[in-house]
Amino acid sequence: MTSLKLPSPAKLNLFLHILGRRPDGYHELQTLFQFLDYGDTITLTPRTDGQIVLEQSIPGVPDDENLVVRAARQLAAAANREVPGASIAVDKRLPMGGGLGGGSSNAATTLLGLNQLWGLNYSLDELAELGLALGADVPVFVRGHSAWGEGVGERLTDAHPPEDWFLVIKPPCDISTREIFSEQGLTRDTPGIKIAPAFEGDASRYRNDCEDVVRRLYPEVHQSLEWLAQFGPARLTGTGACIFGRFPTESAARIIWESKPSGITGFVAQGVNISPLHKKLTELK
Ligand SMILES: C[C@](O)(CO)[C@H](O)COP(=O)(O)OP(=O)(O)OC[C@H]1O[C@@H](n2ccc(N)nc2=O)[C@H](O)[C@@H]1O
Ligand SMILES: Nc1ncnc2c1ncn2[C@@H]1O[C@H](COP(=O)(O)OP(=O)(O)OP(=O)(O)O)[C@@H](O)[C@H]1O
Repeated sequence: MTSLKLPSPAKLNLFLHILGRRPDGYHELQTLFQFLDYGDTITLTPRTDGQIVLEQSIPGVPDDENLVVRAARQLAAAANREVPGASIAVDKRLPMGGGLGGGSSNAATTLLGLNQLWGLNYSLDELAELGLALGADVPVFVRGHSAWGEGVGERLTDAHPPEDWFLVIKPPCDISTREIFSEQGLTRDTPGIKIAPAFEGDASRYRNDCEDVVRRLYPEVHQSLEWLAQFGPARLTGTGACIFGRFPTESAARIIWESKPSGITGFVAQGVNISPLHKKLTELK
């Protein structure tokens, strides 16, 4: 059987409101997820010995903790029959600890790809439920449609924000999601908003509640936000470190990108409402 080469896109949180904290410590959120036409690539090759083999480790992440390995093992355990195993190669472009959901996206791509390669026929609902145990952001990547997220991000309602272009900047720091959600000064009492069927695109109505804490703890993020804000509203995605500005065209985003001070890294990509992973899987059918 041949290999399956699949995209593993980034997501942005176009806004992120924190409504409260649950007894288990997790935070109740309202967020708007949109995918980017930019990300990692994962190649899955079936084996015959039942093993899950990661072809190349990610520096700093033990293979047993790598979300692609954990996703593959979880799916193998859920299948109530022997599976052929797989070799998995991850071509990583997304920064880790960036708020772009790279690890969660890698897990989702692995779940959907192996579901197909191993002929398991699990539904997206079943895979989203399996994925939630791996990370709060996995279900939206499994479902593959831009969405309002509620709860810890697992209650999803399809959304249709404009497919604008984004300039994404990665300030020179890595931020742990756990660290930000543990911060005393984090805003945790934003009133819930009514989920609108269409996103009006009025950025001033929405914000990222992690931003004040992240600006205070990471001056690199503060400085990058100040730079990008000269050209329009600039916002943090997830718990950072990446920030983004929205532009109506690719060329508008690229003009700003070309004027960036030296030392700033990032990329320009289009926001898309159907995940590139799902587009590719549809093409392969
Ligand atoms: C910030 C977001 O990226 C927004 O999309 C996600 O909510 C984070 O999702 P994630 O990276 O998949 O996070 P997880 O791996 O599930 O959680 C990492 C840690 O962040 C904290 N955490 C996470 C999500 C949440 N709603 N409340 C939390 O308090 C928990 O301490 C958890 O142990
Ligand atoms: N395949 C993987 N790719 C990236 N990170 C992984 C992977 N497997 C495990 N991890 C671990 O998960 C952590 C979070 O990675 P991820 O790229 O999802 O961060 P993030 O972009 O901040 O995500 P989020 O927006 O969900 O908070 C990493 O710091 C790393 O230790």
